[in-house]
Amino acid sequence: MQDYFNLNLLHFAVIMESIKRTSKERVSCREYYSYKLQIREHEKSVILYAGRLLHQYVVDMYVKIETSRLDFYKQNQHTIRSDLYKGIIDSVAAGETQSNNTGKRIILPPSFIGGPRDMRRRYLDAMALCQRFGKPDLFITMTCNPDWQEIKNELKPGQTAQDRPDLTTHCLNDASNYQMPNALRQLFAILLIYCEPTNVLQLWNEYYTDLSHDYQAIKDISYDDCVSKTLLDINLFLERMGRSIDDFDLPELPHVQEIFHDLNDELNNREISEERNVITPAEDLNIIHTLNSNQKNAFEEIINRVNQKRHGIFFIDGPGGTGKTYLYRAILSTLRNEGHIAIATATSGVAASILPGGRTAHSRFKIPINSTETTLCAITKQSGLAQLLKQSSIILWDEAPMVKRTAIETLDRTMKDIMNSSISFGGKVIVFGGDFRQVLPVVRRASRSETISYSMVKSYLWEDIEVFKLKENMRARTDHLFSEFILRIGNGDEEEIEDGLVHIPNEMMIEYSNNEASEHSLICTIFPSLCENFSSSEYIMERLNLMESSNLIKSLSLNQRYWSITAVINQIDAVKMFKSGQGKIQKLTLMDKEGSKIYAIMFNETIDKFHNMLQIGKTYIFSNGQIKAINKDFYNVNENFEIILNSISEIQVAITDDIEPVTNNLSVIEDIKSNPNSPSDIILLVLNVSEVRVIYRQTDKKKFVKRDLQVVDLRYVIHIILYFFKNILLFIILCFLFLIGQKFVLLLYGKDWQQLKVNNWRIQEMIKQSF
Ligand SMILES: Nc1ncnc2c1ncn2[C@@H]1O[C@H](COP(=O)(O)OP(=O)(O)OP(=O)(O)O)[C@@H](O)[C@H]1O
Repeated sequence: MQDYFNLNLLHFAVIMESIKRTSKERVSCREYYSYKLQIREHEKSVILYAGRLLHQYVVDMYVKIETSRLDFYKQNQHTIRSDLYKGIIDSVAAGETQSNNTGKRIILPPSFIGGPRDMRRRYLDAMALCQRFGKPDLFITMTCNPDWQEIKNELKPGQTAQDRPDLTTHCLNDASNYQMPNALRQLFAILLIYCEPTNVLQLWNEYYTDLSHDYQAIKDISYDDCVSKTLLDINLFLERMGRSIDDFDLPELPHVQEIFHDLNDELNNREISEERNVITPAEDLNIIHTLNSNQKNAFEEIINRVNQKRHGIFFIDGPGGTGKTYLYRAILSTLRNEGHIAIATATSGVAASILPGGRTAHSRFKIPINSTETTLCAITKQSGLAQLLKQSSIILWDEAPMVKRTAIETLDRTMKDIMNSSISFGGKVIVFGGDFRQVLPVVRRASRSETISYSMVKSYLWEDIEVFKLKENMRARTDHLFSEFILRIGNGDEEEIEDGLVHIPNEMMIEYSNNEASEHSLICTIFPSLCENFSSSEYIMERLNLMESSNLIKSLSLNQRYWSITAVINQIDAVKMFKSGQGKIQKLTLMDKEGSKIYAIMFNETIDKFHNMLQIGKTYIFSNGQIKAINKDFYNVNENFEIILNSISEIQVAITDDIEPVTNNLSVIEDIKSNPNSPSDIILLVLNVSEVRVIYRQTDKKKFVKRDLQVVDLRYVIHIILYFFKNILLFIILCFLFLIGQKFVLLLYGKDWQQLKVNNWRIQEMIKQSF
């Protein structure tokens, strides 16, 4: 090869006369310099060791190639229909003032890379793509650091990074370091298309671990499934760019859809994987050997029904202590151990927490709080929860008599819908349990007969239910006296000493002598040998139920993490985004049965978790979270704390709903500006009060007295409120009301938000509500 380019250089094949002479027989300028810049294993190129001179050389040769291409189009204007563009010259001649448009115009075809027509074509292509697929998600620019080890490894002896501008593989390393496998798969697809790497398979092998990092973390996934899942994702990205994985030298993707149909269901369904990961306590597996005869009958019938895939609705009926929970544990452990999905629920959170993997029925099945004869659970057929219910073998629902029958019927209708079946509960095996002697459904302001009409025995489902009675009191074996007493109370057999009051047997009571001694005696009875046992979690857990839990807001203490309160939601503020756009916040106002109020604040994921289940006027059990000191300047509650609901928090629908909500729509002025016609209460703090001034209305020259208030609202925004009045007396009253540093509630709605004007009627509201 010659050391310089000239127009008469012939292609090697032409010289060897192996191909026919054509117009393409000569080596083009671009071909010549591409050849010179190529890296060859056994050929030492001076140019490639020239450091910065190499860059100079590349730029010079680029200009040379570009000039020769431009030269070509200059000589061949007649072949590119440049006459079409002559009108442009005329228009320029008519009024063009730009200097760069003077001189002789050479028209460049769109095939001239970098020319205006090429750029315009690319721009239009890009716009068409954006129109079709939306804005691009990813715009990657890379800055290369010559000190990177990956680049140094590729250098030949004596070379520096300047000698090798072609090294770009570092970008994959960058992405893999951030461990974003999905982004990495997308980048991999982009590189395949735009960078055309020479050895795709090698690149795949090198980065496979990073590309499939998330799939490898899935429990029990096989190597083949992991590879296929990764390739499938890459293929998806390639297809979006008009290519396919078959176009590249990558492992084959056999029968992808079939492989992943089942796998996807399991992998992508968080509900199913969570349910499958419930840990069965080892001791529960041995329970079946200790069941008494009643428990055994029920156990065998239920397990058989599941194994035979026949439907059945059961009710385990037994007074307290007859071993209902014991039986559920036996059923759950046996079925889960055999690979079945068993869903454990209970009406109350306490009962649910005793069952392994237990959840409250309302939250598990998304039963609406106001269930009626026609309601359905908030479960869509395509959702993960629907898949879980479809695949489950059995559903357990403890404390069923405590819930309104309409909630159970709602689940029945939903299951029929999900299973596309007219059989009760879609043909699933359902086991209810509980004791009708214990708490019946709470129906607000209902008479005794109305309450009974809501009991599950009055449901259309009851006649299909097979009842198993547990009679032997297993608790009585250890505490005969107590269990007999509880049974008598439940059956209504215990004699009343006064209207609705019974006498607690003396043997079960601690005699009162004086405060100190009796308290000591109570503690010693509940916590015998406390000093030896205080570190035993079992000992403490067994006694926890005996501890008083008031569930009142006033029982909360600063920085307490684990707590529980029963409260009605008085107000749910709108979700507000942070100014940065990153994150959101929502505030609830809660009130307990004593009327104490507290704010509960939720952020981001906590909002997503609870937002849909919360309703104003409903009572919930809120547990766990952060208890923080409140900023009292602005808040309209007497409490000292506010609650931050976080990842450890739980909210359950309370069975009692006897707390009357108090609605008090405290907002900030911004909210009212956006919705001026809906009146709203605002709490404001007076910062400043102006002097009294007399003003005359322009139209009729009527006299008013006026004052300006400088106030600040809950969001620390300062506003000026102007109030004016004809009635001097009321005006004077207001003057006393608005003192600096005083808080007041104002009912506001209106139109003129430049200055908030207060008219007669609003002021009266204000007096009524001020405090
Ligand atoms: N077959 C059994 N063998 C040994 N102990 C048992 C058996 N069945 C139940 N028990 C024990 O009896 C006690 C009461 O049982 P369990 O809590 O299951 O009753 P329950 O009917 O659910 O009561 P409640 O309605 O009050 O919740 C527990 O301590 C349990 O371990």
